[in-house]
Amino acid sequence: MYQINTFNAIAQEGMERFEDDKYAINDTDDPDAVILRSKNLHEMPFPASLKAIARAGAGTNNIPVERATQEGVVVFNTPGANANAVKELVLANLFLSVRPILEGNEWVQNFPFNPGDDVEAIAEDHKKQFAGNELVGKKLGVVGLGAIGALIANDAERLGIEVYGYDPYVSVDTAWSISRRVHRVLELDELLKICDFVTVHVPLMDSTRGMIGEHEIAQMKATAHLYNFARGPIVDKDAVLKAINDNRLGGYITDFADADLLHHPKIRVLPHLGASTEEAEINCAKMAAANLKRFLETGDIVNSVNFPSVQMSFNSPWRITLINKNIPNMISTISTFIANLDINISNMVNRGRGDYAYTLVDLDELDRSKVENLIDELNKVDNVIRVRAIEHPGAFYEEY
Ligand SMILES: NC(=O)c1ccc[n+]([C@@H]2O[C@H](COP(=O)([O-])OP(=O)(O)OC[C@H]3O[C@@H](n4cnc5c(N)ncnc54)[C@H](O)[C@@H]3O)[C@@H](O)[C@H]2O)c1
Ligand SMILES: O=C(O)CC[C@@H](O)C(=O)O
Repeated sequence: MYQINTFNAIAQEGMERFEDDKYAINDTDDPDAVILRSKNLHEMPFPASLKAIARAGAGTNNIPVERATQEGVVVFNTPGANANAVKELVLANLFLSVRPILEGNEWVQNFPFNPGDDVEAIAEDHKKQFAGNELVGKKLGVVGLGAIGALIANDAERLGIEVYGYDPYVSVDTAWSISRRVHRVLELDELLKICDFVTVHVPLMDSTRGMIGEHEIAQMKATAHLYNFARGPIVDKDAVLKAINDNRLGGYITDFADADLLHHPKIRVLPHLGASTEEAEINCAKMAAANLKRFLETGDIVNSVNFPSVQMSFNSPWRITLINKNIPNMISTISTFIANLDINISNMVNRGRGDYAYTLVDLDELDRSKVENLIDELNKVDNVIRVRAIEHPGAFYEEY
């Protein structure tokens, strides 16, 4: 039985992929894996049993990824699974930025009409104060052209907005998906200077913390609006407040609540709603559950942020998985241990990522005690961090 613990509300459509006869949910303090959304794990020690953490979402800054790597815990995320939800929320805010839609509704709802008033005529008389502008022809800068940024760039361009994109590390796949009518800029300042709206879609990392600060805001038009649906600390809030109060920035729209940003007429704050659609929650939960199940049941790694992508068809009675330091001679050390126990290797794959590597070894061996002995031996090898044996779920015993 695999033990899975959850944090936050994970959509049932994902959780139901864990079959009752193979998985126990929230039944132990020593889980094999954890599935979560925004719960902060930085201060949480990992139990020795923990093999994997699946983030039902894109960002993994709530997870101590480096510590997880050192302890041999594979961290997964769900690339692109909530990108459309964030895109739609950003587009909705673009419309709200150019037209006082919410303000118009607020005014009508709260106007002190008297019984018998011609409500329609009074509303018509006052409507000029809620006239707005159109998005067509405005300039939008998209910082970070990943799953979300690329969708926003393409859809904004289709709405008639002039779009400028900045991403020095854009992936080849994403680059292919971006309309050639989206202008690519090579320097962030170039985009900041000309755009009416700037929206940021980069992960929170040391290199992006505060990447939109005093200098960047000083490049922007005094009427421009800055959008942050990525992570609060990517934008320097003190620089934003100062610029807005000095009339050097037109507005700030953020998905990350912060006491210092509340009740300001030029700042809109949302309670982290970017991925809060039924569709995105289901997509993320299904992908996170699929990543975990595949890893626990076959050792394959797909969509990990800290270990390489490794898949191998599972055609032997036993498979062992190893996480080890990425140093010379590890493969020959592992193979020698296996050969010394008179076990034959039927297939093997090894991939490195940075300082760590992941290895799958399929064994032509039916004897459980020999495999268990091998695991004990491999666990003693220097620079091997975690070893696991997975028995093939099929009918190898009968077939052999
Ligand atoms: N508000 C929400 O609810 C919500 C939902 C989903 C994602 N997010 C946040 O948005 C971030 C982006 O999500 P995504 O799915 O598009 O991720 P992604 O990994 O597909 O895209 C991130 C992009 O940022 C680029 N990038 C990295 N550093 C950069 C830099 N210094 N300058 C410019 N570009 C840079 C990368 O090359 C990549 O193309 C996530 O990491 C997460 O923090 C928020
Ligand atoms: O789970 C959520 O609601 C937010 C997820 C979002 O921040 C992400 O990084 O994907």
